[in-house]
Amino acid sequence: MAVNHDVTGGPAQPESQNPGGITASGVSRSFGPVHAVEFMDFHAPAGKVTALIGPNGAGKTTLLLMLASLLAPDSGTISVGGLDPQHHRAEVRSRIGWMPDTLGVWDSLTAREILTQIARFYRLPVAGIAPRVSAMLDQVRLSDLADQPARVLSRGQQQRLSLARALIHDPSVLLLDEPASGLDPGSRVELRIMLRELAEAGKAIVVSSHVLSELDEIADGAVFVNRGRTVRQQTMDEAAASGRRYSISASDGTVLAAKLSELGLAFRIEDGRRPAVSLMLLNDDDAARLLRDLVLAGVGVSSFAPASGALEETYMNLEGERR
Ligand SMILES: Nc1ncnc2c1ncn2[C@@H]1O[C@H](COP(=O)(O)OP(=O)(O)OP(=O)(O)O)[C@@H](O)[C@H]1O
Repeated sequence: MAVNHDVTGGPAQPESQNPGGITASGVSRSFGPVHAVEFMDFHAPAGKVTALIGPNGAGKTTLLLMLASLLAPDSGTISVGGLDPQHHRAEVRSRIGWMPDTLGVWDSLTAREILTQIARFYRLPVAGIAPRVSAMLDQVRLSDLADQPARVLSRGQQQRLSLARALIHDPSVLLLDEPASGLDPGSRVELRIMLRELAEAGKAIVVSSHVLSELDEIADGAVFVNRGRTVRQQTMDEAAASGRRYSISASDGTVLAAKLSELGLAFRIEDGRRPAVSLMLLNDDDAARLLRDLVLAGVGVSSFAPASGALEETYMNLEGERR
């Protein structure tokens, strides 16, 4: 029986008790001499957003392709809601929505025709296809462009079409490779809201992205990978518990540094557009206390703010450990 490595907290659950999620155990895949993925473990539970994080070439896309049953692993096991994609390919594909990092549309077809074609591939009931396609176009705000050839869509609009394509058959698992790339800030916020709603509706959502601040806002847990291996799995609560880096600047940097030293706090001086120091603080209460102490001591604090999100902090620490 496959055992989950639950990144959202709580004890690992046998797959049979958490049937909607997706799990990879000890998965490997090479391309000739390149070991793209080596003994990777991964779990994304139902009802949660799981971030897949790692530097360029870490093996994220290769893992996602295997999870989506588009690439066979050389070894290891994958389970989508208890089913092995290699043995139950059609059923697993019907449960998975896949949004690749580039759309790859049929340029001459319209957005409506593309979604209709995909709905047919998934064998949705014929009578329900037209209303489903219209609803999806509406959800991703493409109704106005629905009957234009896909080649006229901008990169951000193509991303939204790609998301609609991934969702057309109402999958229980959604795999998204860099979904926010090319989206303007407003569309990014909409995407975040949509992904949270989909998770709350019970879907297992996996998001691979380099924009960690964005993942901070939507993820419940994160799996960090590097050089084809899983290097850490943690919940957002665990990530937050390890503290956060704050950046502080003051009208007189020397006075600020002297006060921090007097308080016994370790800090580092940051190179930037304006002089600042940064230091690790455990939680918001510690931050509020320090700000009050600095102001009461007469330090002219001009800015005091988190310098990085929880995931970025973990990522940078992992980078540091590697060096
Ligand atoms: N089809 C392929 N043939 C040969 N090598 C490949 C192939 N696909 C991936 N690789 C190699 O496998 C490694 C992992 O690639 P992968 O695309 O999975 O990384 P990634 O984490 O998604 O990177 P990025 O963040 O840059 O998108 C890289 O060294 C890549 O060059």
